[in-house]
Amino acid sequence: MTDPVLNADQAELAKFSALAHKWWDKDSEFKPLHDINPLRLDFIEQHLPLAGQQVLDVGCGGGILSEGLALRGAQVTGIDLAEKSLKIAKLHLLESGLRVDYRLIAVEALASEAPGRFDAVTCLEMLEHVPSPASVVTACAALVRPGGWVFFSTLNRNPKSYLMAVLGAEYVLGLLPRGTHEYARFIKPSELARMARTSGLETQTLTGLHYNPLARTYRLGGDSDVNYLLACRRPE
Ligand SMILES: C[S@@+](CC[C@H](N)C(=O)[O-])C[C@H]1O[C@@H](n2cnc3c(N)ncnc32)[C@H](O)[C@@H]1O
Repeated sequence: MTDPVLNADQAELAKFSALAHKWWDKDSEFKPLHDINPLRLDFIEQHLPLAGQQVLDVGCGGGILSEGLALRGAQVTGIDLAEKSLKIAKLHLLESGLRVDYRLIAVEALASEAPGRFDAVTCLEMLEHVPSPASVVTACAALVRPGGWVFFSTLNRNPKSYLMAVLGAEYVLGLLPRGTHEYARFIKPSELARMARTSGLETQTLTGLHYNPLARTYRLGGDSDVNYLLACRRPE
């Protein structure tokens, strides 16, 4: 179901649209994203204090990260191609009282419209859902100003990540619905770093994100065998 024109998989977008009403239910399939959000925001702020920064959130879904960025003082634009998720994201602003500019537009199209427009671009848990992650990385690199930051997070591709992220999270622990992730779309850190370099970004920090199923807590740091975040900078 890869879209021949857009760099999008319609089946993936339909999957997120079908769950859209649950984005802000912290006990739903989206619980892991709510739980890791403070850690992700802290990781971003270790590189760039968010207050007053123009930030683009690519694949924003219902706005979990976008609102977190806005709460820390950033001026946020959130983009996604799942219409229902964007509707929920906009509705939630009425509840939170925050300001985020949500738009239904492909990151590649926005890159032609507004190159160099953002101080930072976040693209978290999105690359493993698109046919061409390299195209998204290139667009993110084009959207950030010289000296600005681009943050990615995704899943590594190896037997351990298959066991933990697919079998463990989807089938044993039931943290995510079955079929959430397609193993073949997982991306090794070395592959993502190469895409970033090819797009003119300098890779700065790679860190793992770990789940402790007994304590039901997450922590940043350690190996990047399964979940990881990568901070990159566009040279001045
Ligand atoms: C796992 S969710 C992550 C949401 C958010 N980035 C976060 O980390 O909290 C993946 C998101 O990517 C979006 N997505 C998938 N393919 C996309 C595409 N081609 N362009 C933009 N967004 C896309 C989905 O609609 C969904 O909102």
